[in-house]
Amino acid sequence: MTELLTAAAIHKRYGGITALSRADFSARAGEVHALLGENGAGKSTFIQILAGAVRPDGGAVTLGGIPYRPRNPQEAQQSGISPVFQELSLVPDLTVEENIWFRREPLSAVRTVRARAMREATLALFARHHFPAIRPDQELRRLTLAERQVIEIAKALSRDPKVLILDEATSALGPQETEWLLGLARGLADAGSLVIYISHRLGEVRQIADRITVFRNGATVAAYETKSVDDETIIADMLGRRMDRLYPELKATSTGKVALGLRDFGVDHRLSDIDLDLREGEVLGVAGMQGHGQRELFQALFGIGSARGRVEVWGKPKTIRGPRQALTGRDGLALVPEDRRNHGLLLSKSVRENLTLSVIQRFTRFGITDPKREGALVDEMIATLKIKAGTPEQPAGTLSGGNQQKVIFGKMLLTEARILLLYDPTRGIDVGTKGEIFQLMRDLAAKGYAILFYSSDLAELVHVADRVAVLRNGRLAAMLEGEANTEHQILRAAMIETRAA
Ligand SMILES: Nc1ncnc2c1ncn2[C@@H]1O[C@H](COP(=O)(O)OP(=O)(O)OP(=O)(O)O)[C@@H](O)[C@H]1O
Repeated sequence: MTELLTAAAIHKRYGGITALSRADFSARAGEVHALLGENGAGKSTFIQILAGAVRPDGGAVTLGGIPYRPRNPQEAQQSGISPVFQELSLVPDLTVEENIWFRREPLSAVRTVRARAMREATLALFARHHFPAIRPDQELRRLTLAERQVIEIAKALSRDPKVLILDEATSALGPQETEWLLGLARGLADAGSLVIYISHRLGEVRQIADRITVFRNGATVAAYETKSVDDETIIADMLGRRMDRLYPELKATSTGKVALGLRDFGVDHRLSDIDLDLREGEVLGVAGMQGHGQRELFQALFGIGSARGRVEVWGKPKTIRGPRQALTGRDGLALVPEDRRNHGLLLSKSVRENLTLSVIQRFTRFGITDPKREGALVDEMIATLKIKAGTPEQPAGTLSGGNQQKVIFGKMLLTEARILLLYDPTRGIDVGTKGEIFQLMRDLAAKGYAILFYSSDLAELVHVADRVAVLRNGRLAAMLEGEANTEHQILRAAMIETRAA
């Protein structure tokens, strides 16, 4: 097979930061080609160049054997390259179908004719690729993050691309949608397209990719056939070192004392009758299919949305009417939220400001901030989490996706809260840092923190949590512990109605 897309010696700098120093890449039609690398390795920059969103400083790209230099995203799309980016670009006020066909609406002077043509095209697209059920006339703002991700994929597919680029596209999806997307990518490749697949989940890459290219610090360090290489080698190429293990040793450190008690807890019709104890020193996992109440649980505990029932924090009733109240004092709760773009970070503010924004009073006396103390804590956090930023003053919006997620994690650690609500905290984070975050979670538990931990990756729940609460239809379907805490049992409890004998 001949190469469809090649790139040689691509480089790109942003001021003093080198995003790509020497990226080489070569991929064929009819394959799924994974692009792997640590957070900040340059993957997104590379695909933004392919997508016409960023101009390289040097190097050469060819598509179908001829030089390819898109000047803007429209030119890239006309050449058959369609990206699905990590951070979504859809318009919240428009409907699903208006988003998919944005600026490409069917031509007709008659509004009803246009609307009918658009509806038919949307339904045909959904049917052809077996899309999950989403109504074309829904306003986008009413959709969950996972559904919005699915619509972003629909938009890319609506152009019948020769090259489909999926950048962390499964990170916001639940297990069922992930399976669907993997199947879809395979189908497109089998039908002759090239699918470039970026993911921090090696399991998915193994399942789907024919070949793998690895970037490290902006340069290509390896390229191989998936079946000829083992995980350890891939990880060592990504990190530049061997990694002993991903998951920490699971030692129970619970003191039995209840840190967070929920009684008859619920949120409108989406979450009901939740009775749950999160203990000091434990990591309590939460699992569930998309839309079964886990988001509502985390948001309500952080004071977003209206909850009913009783909440007890360290033995005392607590009313949480808003994030400020949730966070306050040593009996506070801190959250790593799902949607980092909208709720986690101020993108134009620096890494330092984001880290310390909600805890600035800790370095402030009589209205004056002590920059030395602030700087020391910020430097320590950047080092602990290995946040890849040029300086602490770099705007958060210019960090790579995974590094933005680390800033959110650091921001939470700097609060004094000892109850941590972690909603998919490793989303978009590379395998090396993931291992460190899991270890950090266990260390925090050993120090007496209480951690509620949702992950869309079931293996993480099995390996990092002491117990796993499984939600189904907004209710607690099972509490799995010890031998019973397996991926199979979690899926079973999340999907299948268990009847009393
Ligand atoms: N607009 C920008 N201004 C300054 N630096 C930038 C900008 N865009 C990207 N960078 C830097 O370029 C480097 C590569 O980032 P990139 O987003 O390509 O990494 P990535 O491999 O996609 O990482 P991740 O896995 O975290 O998504 C990072 O150090 C990032 O901070």
